Amino acid sequence: MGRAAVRIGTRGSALARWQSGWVADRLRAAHPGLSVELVEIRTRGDRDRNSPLSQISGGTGLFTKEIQRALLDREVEVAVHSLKDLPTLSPDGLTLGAIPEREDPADALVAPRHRTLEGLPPGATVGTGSLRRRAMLRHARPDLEVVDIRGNVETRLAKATSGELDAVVLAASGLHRLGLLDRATQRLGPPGFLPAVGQGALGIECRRDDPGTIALLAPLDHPPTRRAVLAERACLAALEGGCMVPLAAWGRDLDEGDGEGDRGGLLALEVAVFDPDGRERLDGSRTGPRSDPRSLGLRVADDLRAAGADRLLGLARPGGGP
Ligand SMILES: NCc1[nH]cc(CCC(=O)O)c1CC(=O)O
Repeated sequence: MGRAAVRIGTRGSALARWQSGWVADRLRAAHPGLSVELVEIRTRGDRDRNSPLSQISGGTGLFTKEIQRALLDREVEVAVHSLKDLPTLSPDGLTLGAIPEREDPADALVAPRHRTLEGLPPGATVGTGSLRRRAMLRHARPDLEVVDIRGNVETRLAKATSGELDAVVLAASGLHRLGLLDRATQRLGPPGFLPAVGQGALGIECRRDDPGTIALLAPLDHPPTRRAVLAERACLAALEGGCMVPLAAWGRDLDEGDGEGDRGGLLALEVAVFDPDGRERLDGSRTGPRSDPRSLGLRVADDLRAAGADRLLGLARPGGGP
């Protein structure tokens, strides 16, 4: 151990800086005297601001690859990602040293005039760049016009506050971290809306061969969150989903949060897949022992496969085939 300083690689967006700053503060609190520095790294997703996210080739890992490279090249010791943006397959040599406690994983509607999804007039315009959000919106309201938008949280928020669009959908966690949750006019949560895999959670990576940093990160880990998101990620990986398919998932530790104590150590996982336009929705849901999140994810993936998930997800892939 005995590491006296760590450098944290971060993207430059306000949300990424907030998240990395939060991790830096937590590290300093856990290890008094530790020197923690943020190092900004530009990613491909930050440089190409115009293409629809779903169309930038090699789209997986758009926001994370360069930071992982900096980690492997020893420019930084720690990388902070939104877990939602982190591909399920990690490069050799890296490990998730900590997954801190998750924020509210739900989406939020920002509709300054009409407030709720039910309150939007027929044909209203709703902005999102996410295939999952598009499909869920159209499933709930086939009349809505879903507009593909990109940019950081503030840019997307402005499309609704300026009146250019009737509404936008953003992650509640992102709004909360930026002190903007008061702009949300409706929480879009289960059962109608399920989050993206990993939404609301951070993934903190370090090198596998760096036991000093692994030890520093350990106190930031929140095991119930880790179990929940591992189940979600195992299901996504089994369906070969990547981050750009209309798949939504919500894992949770059933013993967490209500103070009622032991329910036999159960983990619950609910997953929904859609066709790109949200006409069809398939649901899979199971509970399993919290000791084995991966198997829970794989079993829900098997259920969804048996129900025809591959056909739906294939429709969303470039070229429309599986
Ligand atoms: N792809 C952008 C992104 N990645 C993570 C978050 C939100 C924060 C989180 O999921 O923890 C966002 C913004 C959004 O979806 O509105």
